[in-house]
Amino acid sequence: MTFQQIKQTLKHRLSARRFEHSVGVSETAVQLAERHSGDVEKARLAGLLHDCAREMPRNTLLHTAQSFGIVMGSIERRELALLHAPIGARLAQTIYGITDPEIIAAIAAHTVGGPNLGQLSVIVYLADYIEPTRSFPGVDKLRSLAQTNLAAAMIESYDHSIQYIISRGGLIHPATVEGRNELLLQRDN
Ligand SMILES: Nc1ncnc2c1ncn2[C@@H]1O[C@H](COP(=O)(O)OP(=O)(O)O)[C@@H](O)[C@H]1O
Repeated sequence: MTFQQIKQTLKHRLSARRFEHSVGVSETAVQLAERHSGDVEKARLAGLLHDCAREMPRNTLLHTAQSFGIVMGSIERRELALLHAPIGARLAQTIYGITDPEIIAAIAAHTVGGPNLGQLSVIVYLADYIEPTRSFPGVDKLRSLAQTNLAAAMIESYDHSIQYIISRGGLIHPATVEGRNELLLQRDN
């Protein structure tokens, strides 16, 4: 599928709000890729597709994850919405014809992050956080940090996610903690 065909398909499959968010993530990912000498076309596609499974009902997420053989830990079983990221990565391949491993990895990692992320995964994770429709205290600081220092912006995003989940009494996915620890260790060495 071409980029335009994927965009038209998502426009029909997603709510207007989610589609607008996806276009915003795609455009923000392009801007970050330009700024940090990344792959602009991969950023455009991964950003557009990152939430392609976000509106699946919980039951469908569970059954689809099982049918794809996606390994579910206790956190995913409790928080089924997390499955939209690995499922989205599989749908990108099976429905949208994506074969590029970096794009697939970026979609899979966009919600919880993790250690050893490639630059495209970092760009999509941050673009999801700072695209123009996002509004939360600190988003403007994060937007400017993402222009100058991707690793520092990731730490700030992980901190924000972890604090938000704790404020709601939720379970924190270990990949988020591992990703944050890795970046702190690298920063302080
Ligand atoms: N690192 C994490 N660990 C555990 N749960 C998380 C994490 N990140 C997000 N979640 C939860 O997973 C669900 C989906 O998150 P997300 O896709 O980021 O939401 P949104 O629709 O706002 O983009 C939410 O209920 C959120 O609280």
